[in-house]
Amino acid sequence: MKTLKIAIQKSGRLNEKSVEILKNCGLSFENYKSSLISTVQNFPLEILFLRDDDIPEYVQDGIADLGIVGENVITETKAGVEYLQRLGFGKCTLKIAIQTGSNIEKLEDLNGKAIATSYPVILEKFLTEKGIKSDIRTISGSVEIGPGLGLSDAIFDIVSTGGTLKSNGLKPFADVMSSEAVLIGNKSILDNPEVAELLQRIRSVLSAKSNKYVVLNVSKDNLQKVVDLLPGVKSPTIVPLFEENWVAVHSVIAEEDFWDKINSLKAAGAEGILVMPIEKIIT
Ligand SMILES: Nc1ncnc2c1ncn2[C@@H]1O[C@H](COP(=O)(O)OP(=O)(O)OP(=O)(O)O)[C@@H](O)[C@H]1O
Ligand SMILES: O=P(O)(O)OC[C@H]1O[C@H](OP(=O)(O)OP(=O)(O)O)[C@H](O)[C@@H]1O
Ligand SMILES: [Mg+2]
Repeated sequence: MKTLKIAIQKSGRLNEKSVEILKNCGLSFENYKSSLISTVQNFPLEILFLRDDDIPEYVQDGIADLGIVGENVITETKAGVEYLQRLGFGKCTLKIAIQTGSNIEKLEDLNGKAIATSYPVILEKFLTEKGIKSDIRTISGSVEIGPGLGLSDAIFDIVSTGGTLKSNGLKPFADVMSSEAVLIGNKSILDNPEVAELLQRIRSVLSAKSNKYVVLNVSKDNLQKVVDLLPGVKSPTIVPLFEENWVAVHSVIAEEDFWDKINSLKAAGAEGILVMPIEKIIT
């Protein structure tokens, strides 16, 4: 049985979180900056360290079975791969941006205008859908200096904080697509048991990250009100306290509405609320 291969970014914005999620799955491997391939000691897997632009095609062509790469790169390369799991990091938006003093006001104003970008495929698809014909200028990087140098009237690029736009006298004009890091797979490995195992581990790490373990004290008179607020993984654990008529409640709460939940629990009579991170949740 050939050893599974996963391709991740060698260096750049996705490398750290890609390595972290694999380590959190219990995989032990070296991540030397100089190495292009690393063998996992305790799981039948090899890790290929690549430029992110190459990952979708490595997976599409079966050179790598799996990959971790931004959705923007998958769309730009039009690679035929399976999206196995969105990973929640590397979040960004691909936007059209114009100069702060530009007279471009509506999408139609982009007709005949020059737009500089590293993502011509995504831009072309968007403009065609909108019935707009622009002059797309493809450049590999530092796209934001284009308008200032008179190279283009607008740009199409990744935006996260908006800092790069601002520092180049640009402002967002139209959102085209949102992107985050995705675990992708070659269509031929979807029923591979090791892939299923790795996917379960990744999902258990992601689920743990989006939840917190909570322990609190409450009198029995208020217990039902508190339990009604705690869906938990199955149902809350109730442990009697030494003090009469008081119990400790153990449960799991979602990160996303954490503070609202904490305030509701306090209002329902919960006291001494302890909150702890969870390493994995295996359902
Ligand atoms: N500013 C950002 N904020 C959040 N995510 C980003 C940002 N810039 C890029 N990304 C995401 O991270 C991915 C990798 O970005 P990075 O800048 O490391 O790519 P790169 O310069 O093309 O690296 P490589 O040398 O691997 O080609 C992008 O494709 C995108 O999905
Ligand atoms: O909205 P912001 O938070 O400013 O991020 C957007 C910038 O981030 C990326 O560049 P990066 O910094 O990764 O450098 P690169 O162009 O070399 O990839 C992207 O190409 C934008 O230029
Ligand atoms: Mg790249």
